Amino acid sequence: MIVQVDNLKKKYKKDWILQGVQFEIDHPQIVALVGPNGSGKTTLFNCMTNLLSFNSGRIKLLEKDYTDTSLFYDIAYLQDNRILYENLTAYDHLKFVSSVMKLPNSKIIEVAERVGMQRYLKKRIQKFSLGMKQHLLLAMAIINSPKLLLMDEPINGLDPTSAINMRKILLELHEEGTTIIISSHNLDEIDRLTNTIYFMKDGRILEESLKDYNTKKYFLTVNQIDQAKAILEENAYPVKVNEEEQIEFDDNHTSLQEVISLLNQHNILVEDTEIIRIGAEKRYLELFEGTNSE
Ligand SMILES: Nc1ncnc2c1ncn2[C@@H]1O[C@H](COP(=O)(O)OP(=O)(O)OP(=O)(O)O)[C@@H](O)[C@H]1O
Repeated sequence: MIVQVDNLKKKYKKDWILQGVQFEIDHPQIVALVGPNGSGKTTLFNCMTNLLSFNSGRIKLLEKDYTDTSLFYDIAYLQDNRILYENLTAYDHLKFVSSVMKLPNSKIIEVAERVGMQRYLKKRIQKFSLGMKQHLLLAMAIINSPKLLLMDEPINGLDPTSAINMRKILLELHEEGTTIIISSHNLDEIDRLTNTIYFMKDGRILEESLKDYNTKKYFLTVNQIDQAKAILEENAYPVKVNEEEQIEFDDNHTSLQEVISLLNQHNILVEDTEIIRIGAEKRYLELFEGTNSE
């Protein structure tokens, strides 16, 4: 098991921020943590990395108790860029991390190349743009090839080129077997990164988020709608005809190819196929509409 969070509860004064967070990750994957401002995402990350105490519950990471100091080498946490020192250079930061991790200097150059920041390695942070800071944080987080990477809003405010670059690196890390838990409000970007989204609401991870929210809906325009409908019903396909006289179904149980070939076998022509992806944004609106963030 890579992550086990069991009934985690945390309160600040009288306010319960985490009210029984529960989830498990049993194979390397990218998991997105999504929720309105103040829903407790940063609090959860801080508890998982032992930066913050909690009231009750249990956390195990990589089969070890979360307080086990040996986890330090295998887990990285990309936090807010306020942790960077304005007067130091990117190289200084990476040098510090590599010394703590007992890594050779060659790792600094290697990771700088990987995130594309060789040109500004010797610049001070005060001259850095937001994108450059995020790249440095990423380099610091991945320099030791962590097995688990926690990322708190790493793509907020990035321009498209930096966001694409960040996405490319995260997908590469995932291919290499790193598990990534990433919080973000950028739902388009999340859709590009993963299908596994944990929606946080009222201090919990919603049960619904664990279900397959990520479906495609198909809308077929055919030349003989009544006949098409009859054939599909005869063959027990769960489809309906909508107000626009299109055949409508989702891809949970029905394959587009099967439907098209069945219709073709009966000489029905599919004139147009429209596909709508029910992505993170739609699911977010369904779950949070009417909810005020702070
Ligand atoms: N040190 C603290 N003392 C008291 N309340 C706090 C403290 N830190 C956070 N909170 C409160 O805990 C709640 C959760 O905050 P948290 O930063 O975990 O949310 P978040 O989901 O990460 O929000 P965002 O999307 O805005 O980053 C908020 O209501 C916040 O005001």
